[in-house]
Amino acid sequence: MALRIGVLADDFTGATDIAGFLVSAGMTTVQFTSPEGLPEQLDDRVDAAVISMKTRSIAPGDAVAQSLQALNALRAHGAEQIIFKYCSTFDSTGEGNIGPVTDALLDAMGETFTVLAPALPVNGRTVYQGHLFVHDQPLDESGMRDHPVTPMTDSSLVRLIQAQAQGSAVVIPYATVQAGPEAVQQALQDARSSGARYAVPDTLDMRHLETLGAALTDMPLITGGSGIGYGLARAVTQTRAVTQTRAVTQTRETGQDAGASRSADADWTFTSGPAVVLSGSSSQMTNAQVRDYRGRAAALPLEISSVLADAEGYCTEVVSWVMEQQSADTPAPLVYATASPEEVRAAQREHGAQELSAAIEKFFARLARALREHGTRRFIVAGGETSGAVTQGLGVRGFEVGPQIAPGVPWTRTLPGEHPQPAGEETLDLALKSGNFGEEDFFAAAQQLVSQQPSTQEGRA
Ligand SMILES: Nc1ncnc2c1ncn2[C@@H]1O[C@H](COP(=O)(O)OP(=O)(O)OP(=O)(O)O)[C@@H](O)[C@H]1O
Ligand SMILES: O=C(O)[C@@H](O)C(=O)CO
Repeated sequence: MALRIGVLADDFTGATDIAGFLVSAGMTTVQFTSPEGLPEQLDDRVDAAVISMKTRSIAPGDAVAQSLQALNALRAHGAEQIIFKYCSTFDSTGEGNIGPVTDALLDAMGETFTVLAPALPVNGRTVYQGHLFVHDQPLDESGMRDHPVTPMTDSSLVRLIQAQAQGSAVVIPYATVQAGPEAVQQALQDARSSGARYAVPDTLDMRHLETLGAALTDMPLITGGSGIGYGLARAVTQTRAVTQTRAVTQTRETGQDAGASRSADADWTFTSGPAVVLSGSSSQMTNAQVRDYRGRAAALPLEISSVLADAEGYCTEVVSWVMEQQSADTPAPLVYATASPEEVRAAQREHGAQELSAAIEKFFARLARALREHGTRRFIVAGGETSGAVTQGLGVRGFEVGPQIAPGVPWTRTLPGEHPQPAGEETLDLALKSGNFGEEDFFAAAQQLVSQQPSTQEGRA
């Protein structure tokens, strides 16, 4: 059977974010960490496949090439609709990559029109008059203006996309979205006829996402955040509620087949064993979360100079420190590069922004791999790029998606037997947190959820 929805996500936390929302809307969803990871045959019961990439801030040409590869893999499985998932805060540079990738996908699919729908109201991301807000602030006045890699200095989605893509954009205003799916479809039709290439729908609450989902069930390419994924999935599953219930039940019974995700939490089992928190995000919320967690657990700030001077030797030191702190009775230790905007700017001036980001990400990947080799089985990671580096460092091919810790952040479990372990078939549990997601106590909340449910497998011998 063909996939109903195929998603290509430009970072790893974004991918688990949308996978979690597709699952919560009733879709049986599989997630893979590369196009090659997709097996030739997917189980018939799978509705949606998500491919996580790390294309948000690489060179536009590379992002386009990798995205087209992911598109081909999803289309080879007959995906009826494609979602290009990017950040709910439209993270991109002046050159892209949202514009170039959207244009390349449109061209490859023989299409000339799509929507840009980053809104995720449950997490405070709304769009009004085509401007993106983060809670009560326009995007360019929010913490995103200080992002280390993709600082956002404009809130107008129309201007942002027109600066990095080939066509013009129009806003579908609030009143139209409020009026329902037919009104939206008419407005899309009008926008297309006027020669626009992108439509930016105002979106103030989760009901608007359901309206948009219902209006977009025939659009071959949709771009945006996990919210529009949720809206679309709801529109699809609501029309086949009975069949879907049966499919999800079967997936639970068969468990690991084809990496099918589970859609409910009651029978989710966590992998037991030592845990660690790795934070490479310097977002406002992650800064608050790190502050909160430092009061609860052992915490080690990374010495950037040691990361740059002797990553291998320093990694060995950090591994020893983590292992000394890990015990069944205490919260997982935290290792963090998280810093204030002023500290980040100063470090970037000294070492170069890209070099520094790459070195820190590489360090986290190395650290995660070494910790896994020494028995760590549960990783809580903050930051999309950081999560990409860690997941790739761990050699993970795909995930099952489990209970949500916070909107957009589910616990996930690696597919078994994918990352050779001394003891064979152990899985790893990963919580990949987008920079600005979760409440201040997120790191503790993630572990609290684990302690409330059953665990399997002992990690360290
Ligand atoms: N102290 C620091 N100084 C400079 N750069 C840093 C520092 N700490 C982390 N970084 C880099 O900043 C980038 C943060 O990006 P990341 O995607 O991990 O977090 P985020 O952008 O907050 O999360 P998300 O993309 O999920 O919103 C990474 O490349 C990381 O290596
Ligand atoms: O959409 C979001 O905000 C997140 O899934 C994300 O992509 C952050 O990296």
